[in-house]
Amino acid sequence: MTEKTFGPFELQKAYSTEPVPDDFVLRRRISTAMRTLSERVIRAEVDQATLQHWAEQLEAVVATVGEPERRDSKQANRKLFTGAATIEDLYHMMDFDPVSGGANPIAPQVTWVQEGQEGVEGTLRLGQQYQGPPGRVHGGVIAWILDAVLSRALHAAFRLGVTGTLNIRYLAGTPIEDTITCRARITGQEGRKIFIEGSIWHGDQQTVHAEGVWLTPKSLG
Ligand SMILES: CCCCCCCCCC(=O)SCCNC(=O)CCNC(=O)[C@H](O)C(C)(C)COP(=O)(O)OP(=O)(O)OC[C@H]1O[C@@H](n2cnc3c(N)ncnc32)[C@H](O)[C@@H]1OP(=O)(O)O
Repeated sequence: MTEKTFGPFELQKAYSTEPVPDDFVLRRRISTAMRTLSERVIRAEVDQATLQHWAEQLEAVVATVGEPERRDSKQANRKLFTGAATIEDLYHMMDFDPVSGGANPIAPQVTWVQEGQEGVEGTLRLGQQYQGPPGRVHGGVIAWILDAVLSRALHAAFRLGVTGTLNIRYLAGTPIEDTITCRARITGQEGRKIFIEGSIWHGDQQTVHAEGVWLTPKSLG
C-alpha cells in the first residue's frame, strides 16, 4: 500500500485525526514523564540523601541517552510544501513544538477547544516550574505561550508567517496550578503584515492582552 502524504493545508487536520506513529507514542510517554518530573522536583521538601539518590538516577538516564543523532526537520518542511510529507514528517514538525508539542518535554500542554478562521481558544494549566511571583505565572512564560497561541490563529486561518512584533499588557496576575484560557484571532492585514490579538483569562477575569504583527515571508507573500 502507498503511504499517505500531505501538503501544508492538510497538516493540522491530519495531525489531529491520523493515528499517532508508534515512535511518537513512546516519545510522548518520555516527554510526559519528564514534564511530570520537572513539576514534582521543584521546591520538593526532601532530605539530602533523597536528593543525592535522585541526582544519581537521573544522571544515569542522561548517560544512557548519550548524544543521539537528530533528524533534520528542514527536510520534512520541504516535503510538506510539495505535498509529499508523510504522517511521520508531520509529527516531526508538530510534536516537538515548544508550546503544546506532545513529544517536547518542556512544552506546556494546551488543549485546543476551538481552531478556525474566526480564531483559536485553548486551555492549559502551568505548574510550579513556570512560577514568577509567588503563585503567579512568570511574565516571560506568558509571552512565550502567547507567541504560540497567536501563531496558531494564523495557521488556523491557513496563513503562514513569523512573529515581527509582539506587545503584551499584563493586566492582572495569572495563576499557576489552575486552568487558564488563551484566545487569539486575526484582526487585519496590510500586504505581508498580518495583525493578531490575543488574551489570557482566568475564569471571567482577563489577565493578559497581547497584540502583534506577523510577517508572511517575501517568498510566499
Ligand atoms: C514560514 C512559517 C514558519 C512558522 C514557524 C512558527 C512560527 C512561530 C512564531 C515564532 O516564534 S517566529 C520566530 C520569531 N521571529 C523571528 O525570528 C523573525 C525575525 N525577523 C525577521 O525575519 C524579519 O525581520 C521579518 C520577516 C519579521 C521582517 O523582514 P522583512 O524583510 O520581510 O520586512 P520588510 O523590511 O520588507 O518590511 C515589510 C513591512 O513589514 C514591516 N515590518 C518589518 N519588520 C517588522 C517587525 N519586526 N514588526 C512589525 N512590522 C515589521 C515594515 O515596516 C514594512 O511595513 P510597510 O510595508 O508598511 O512599509
